[in-house]
Amino acid sequence: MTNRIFITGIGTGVGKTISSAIITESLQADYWKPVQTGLTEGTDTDTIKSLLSNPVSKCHREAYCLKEPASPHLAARLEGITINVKRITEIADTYQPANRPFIIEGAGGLMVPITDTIFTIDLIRQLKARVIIVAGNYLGSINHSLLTASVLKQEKIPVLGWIFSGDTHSNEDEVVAWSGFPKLGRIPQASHIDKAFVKEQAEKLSLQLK
Ligand SMILES: Nc1ncnc2c1ncn2[C@@H]1O[C@H](COP(=O)(O)OP(=O)(O)OP(=O)(O)O)[C@@H](O)[C@H]1O
Ligand SMILES: C[C@H](N)[C@H](N)CCCCCC(=O)O
Ligand SMILES: [Mg+2]
Repeated sequence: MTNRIFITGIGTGVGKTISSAIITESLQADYWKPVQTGLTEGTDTDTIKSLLSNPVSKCHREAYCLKEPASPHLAARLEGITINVKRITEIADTYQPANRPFIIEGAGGLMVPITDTIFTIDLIRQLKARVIIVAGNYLGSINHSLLTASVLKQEKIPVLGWIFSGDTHSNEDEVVAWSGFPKLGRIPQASHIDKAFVKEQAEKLSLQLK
């Protein structure tokens, strides 16, 4: 699917959902979080719904909503189930908008297990999606960024580029140079995140997809 974009991150809590809201708004895309883990603080889908203002985007229902805020494979095990990855790819095909982008957000980073043998990167391949990598800015993020980039290259997954999330990354240019993936944009650290912030950032984001 050329217009199917998987939003991964260099880890969890790096800004994938906020970046997904901005990308979804920018492209008037549909959004989907196939596997949500952790429900007590609300879901990523709820966050996205609260931040979009365009009349076109649809937020689709998760395939799995698991209680434990943990890796999907573990959260599923704690509920006595195994995630069916084939079911996720079949549902994706039913949700795929005909001629608009489809934004799919992962849980955590690339090597997060969906089952005991299938990792997030395998799901990306089965979804035939291209990838946007969201990089947070913290001590250690260079290593996490380049590890993520090298796995994507090794596995020949098509990558659209980086979204740098948070304060200016002193190592942004180096991560772009070392990885060979383009910078698509940077989401500044905001004191408050609302529809207006997302709309403003969506207008700024120069996604190659447009
Ligand atoms: N640009 C930003 N400015 C301020 N706060 C931000 C920004 N981006 C993300 N945050 C905050 O950081 C936290 C983690 O962000 P987010 O939920 O997008 O991470 P995530 O990568 O989607 O996490 P998960 O792996 O759980 O899906 C949230 O509280 C979010 O509101
Ligand atoms: C609970 C939160 N919503 C995250 N999406 C879950 C991320 C799992 C990360 C697993 C890991 O890398 O150790
Ligand atoms: Mg998220």
